[in-house]
Amino acid sequence: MIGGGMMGEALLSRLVVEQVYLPDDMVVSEPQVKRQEFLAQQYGVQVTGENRLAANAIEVLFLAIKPQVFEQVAVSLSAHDRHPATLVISILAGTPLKTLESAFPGQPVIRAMPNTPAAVGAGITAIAAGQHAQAHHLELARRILETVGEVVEVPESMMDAVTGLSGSGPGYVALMIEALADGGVAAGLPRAIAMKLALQTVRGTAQLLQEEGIHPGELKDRVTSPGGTTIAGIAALEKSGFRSAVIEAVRAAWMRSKELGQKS
Ligand SMILES: NC(=O)C1=CN([C@@H]2O[C@H](COP(=O)(O)OP(=O)(O)OC[C@H]3O[C@@H](n4cnc5c(N)ncnc54)[C@H](OP(=O)(O)O)[C@@H]3O)[C@@H](O)[C@H]2O)C=CC1
Ligand SMILES: O=C(O)[C@@H]1CCC=N1
Repeated sequence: MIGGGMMGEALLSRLVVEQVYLPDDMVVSEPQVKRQEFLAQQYGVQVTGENRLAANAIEVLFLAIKPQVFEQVAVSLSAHDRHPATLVISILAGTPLKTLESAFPGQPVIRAMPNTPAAVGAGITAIAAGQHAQAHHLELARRILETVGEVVEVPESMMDAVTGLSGSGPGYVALMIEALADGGVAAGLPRAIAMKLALQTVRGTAQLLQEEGIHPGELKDRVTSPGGTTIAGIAALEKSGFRSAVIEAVRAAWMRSKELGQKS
């Protein structure tokens, strides 16, 4: 694994728990010594500050660095460190398969977009296969990424949209939860109770929609008693352009993902 930051650690921790790889069989390359020490101590993985050492003779090269340092990292892996059979899995936002494939010519490459609930095994990851990836590579990528949640396969042309929705989505939902709790506090609730209510309301709503398979509009209709409280709240949300704000958030993140791709 190149890059042992937030997402890298989320995946590592789940790979250890699910025993897909033994900690000893994983090498993480990470520039900060303190971070290396933490990852080694916490998960028992091997650590290095040298990307080329991590990339030598391995089954999977997992890229979890920021898109902005991809070029520098690709250069740091000289051609003789790259094995043609090594599967490259990248979670870099906006970094297209063609950029990845030109850095790893002839190698099987999979572009993936996970999200932060990965850290607790409740994420969702979209994957798109490069031209040299075969069925067994996709199967291996699924086995790895299913440790952090669900996996869906999409055409690469959809990856920027996926990034705008589920990749960045936890940020929007976190904002919504914080705002719900703030609303509760404004209405006189203690902060801790407001947060507990906000969290379980979002979790329970998602679970209900998923388990019953109903349309969100139907659930909204169920909650809104005639002349009641919910319709008053919804009217206020509509007046403030809530739906439009959420749609625009996904669109802005989608555009940013495309922009990152044009720069690479
Ligand atoms: N955060 C998220 O929700 C999601 C992120 N992603 C993608 O995952 C990737 C990582 O994101 P995230 O984990 O949030 O970012 P982090 O900054 O937490 O992790 C990146 C890690 O890479 C390290 N790093 C920097 N330069 C190098 C280098 N030259 N060689 C090896 N390691 C290096 C960083 O070290 P240092 O801090 O010292 O620079 C850092 O520890 C990004 O490409 C992002 O687009 C995808 C889906 C969701
Ligand atoms: O904000 C970002 O760029 C990354 C990609 C998706 C979520 N976080």
